[in-house]
Amino acid sequence: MNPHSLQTRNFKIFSSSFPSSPKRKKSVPPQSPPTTEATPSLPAQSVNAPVFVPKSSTPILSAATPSVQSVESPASGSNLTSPSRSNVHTGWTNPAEYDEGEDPFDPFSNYQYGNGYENGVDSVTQRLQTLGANGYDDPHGQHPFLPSEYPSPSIDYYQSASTFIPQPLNYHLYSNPIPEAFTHNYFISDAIREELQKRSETIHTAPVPGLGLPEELQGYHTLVPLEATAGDRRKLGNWYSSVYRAVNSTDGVTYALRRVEGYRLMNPAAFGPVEAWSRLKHPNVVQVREAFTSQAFNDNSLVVVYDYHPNAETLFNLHLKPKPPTLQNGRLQQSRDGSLVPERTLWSYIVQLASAIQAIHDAGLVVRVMDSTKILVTSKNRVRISSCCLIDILTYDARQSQDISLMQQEDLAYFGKLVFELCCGQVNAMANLAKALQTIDKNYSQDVKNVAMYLVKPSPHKSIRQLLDTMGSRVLLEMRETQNAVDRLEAELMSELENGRLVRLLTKMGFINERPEFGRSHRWSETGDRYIIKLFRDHVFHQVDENLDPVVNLTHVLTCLNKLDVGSDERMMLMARDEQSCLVVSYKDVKTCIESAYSELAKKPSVR
Ligand SMILES: Nc1ncnc2c1ncn2[C@@H]1O[C@H](COP(=O)(O)OP(=O)(O)OP(=O)(O)O)[C@@H](O)[C@H]1O
Repeated sequence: MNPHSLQTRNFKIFSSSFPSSPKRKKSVPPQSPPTTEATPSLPAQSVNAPVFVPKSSTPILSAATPSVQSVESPASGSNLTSPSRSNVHTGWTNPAEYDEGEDPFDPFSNYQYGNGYENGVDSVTQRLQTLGANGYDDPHGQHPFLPSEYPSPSIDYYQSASTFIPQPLNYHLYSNPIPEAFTHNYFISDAIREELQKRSETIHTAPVPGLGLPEELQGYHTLVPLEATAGDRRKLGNWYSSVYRAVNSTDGVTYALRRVEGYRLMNPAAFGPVEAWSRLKHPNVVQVREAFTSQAFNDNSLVVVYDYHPNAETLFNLHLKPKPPTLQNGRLQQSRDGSLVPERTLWSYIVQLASAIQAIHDAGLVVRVMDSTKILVTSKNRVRISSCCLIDILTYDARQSQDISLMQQEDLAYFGKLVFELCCGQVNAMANLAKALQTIDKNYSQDVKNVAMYLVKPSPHKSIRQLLDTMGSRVLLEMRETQNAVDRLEAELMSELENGRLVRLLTKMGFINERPEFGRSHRWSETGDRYIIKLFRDHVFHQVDENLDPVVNLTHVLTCLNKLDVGSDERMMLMARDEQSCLVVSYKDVKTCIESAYSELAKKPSVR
């Protein structure tokens, strides 16, 4: 070290007479190759060095990540249909079931949805009375557009893809171990980070090879099915439909594409509602983006594009899918205990869905898919109505003769049916209305019962606005919760914001430190002011304790970096590696050194 070059910058220099005893607490940075001599730069041949492939990453991973067992496989993010669903809707008969003998391209040949409405209010009242008694037109309460039974796929397509085995990810690796006291102050909470990581992982999961999906579909690529494509499949009305996620080539964003097979566009005006739906923006409606027809699947398909919400679950999967029977008193029994939706959560769903329906009705539109399998749940109780617009396109011709207000009434009836189902924890709860009411009486407040009854009771004058008016206090509560959630997220964001600053700082230091190729320049040598940056790096990261063990203290690192970032006047003592001298400098001095070194470096044409 050349003290003179440092003196010119007004730093205090102490010729040290400290004994270099290992007992001393102050930093004794580990040895590193001397850099006073100009070290030759990276040899050219090392550029072509073979890529390092660890022999076996498994033992290392498992050693470092003992909790990895509990982490769900990323493949689960694709929302596969569970085979157990096949039991759920058996017995549902779909009035609009597609018949083998009929023209497959005549979607309305068997379509029943509008029946009973042509004669006006009387027929509606009659229909709603039927609905009040047993759910829907058919004895099992089947939604006219929803499939009659759930598939029991013979093979789980992810299991069958032996080539696709994602590595388990330790979501906490980067900050492991975090000192207890700092976990919550300096880092986004583990729960949120894990959730966001999982979403990101799902978005980036590679598609399973060999599914025969188109490489490109009207500007979308990398199609990945979100449900099983093999085995029995349920129908949506008269059609088979499937959902994929795919990346848009123009904006690089991932979207959900719902494809309806065997659809032939008879009238281009059928796409009219798409514009109205894409204008509707509501936090509880899955945003409709566009719709088109395509022959890329080797048939005539209708494709409607929606926003994609990674790892979304359906309300059905979360609350209504029957759990496997458990052994009770020596007998296998279907247990419903514990699966009931808590009242607070139920109100949150009701308020969110009511708000969505109100926005839809106010825009002159109709939901038409108010069903537990078409309502997505993300994060904590956030619900969104999905598949909007689809039925409007599919039933365009039939819709011309239907009264929109009657269809909006029907939305409310389906909403009521959904509330009953959630309260009772089973689909078709309204098939036995008396029993369903008993269950509500037992488990929920009178207010819940009133709302459910209001929705299913036939009345041509009821409206979603009226319902929201009667639930004022619940809406306020939901609003309060939402604002609390926003505050919590903002606080989390603040902590990451600070970390972003520190990452930028660390990046700059990483660019500057250890540049032997510039060793001959006096500004970059051991004698230049870059030396201070190097000593500061040692001070922050390379301290050792009295036993010469590395001090791994995140608190110390964060404190130093924060002081550096603000350019604090506080002074610190930096020790040379040979312990023969030390410098007293302020954080501000170090910051100035870093800024000037970085700007000089950034000017070099080879550094970008
Ligand atoms: N916009 C979306 N974003 C993310 N995931 C979605 C989106 N739309 C649908 N999904 C997922 O795709 C999967 C299949 O959707 P679909 O509507 O077919 O549900 P389903 O429960 O399989 O009903 P069905 O059996 O009637 O097809 C569901 O698990 C759902 O979570």
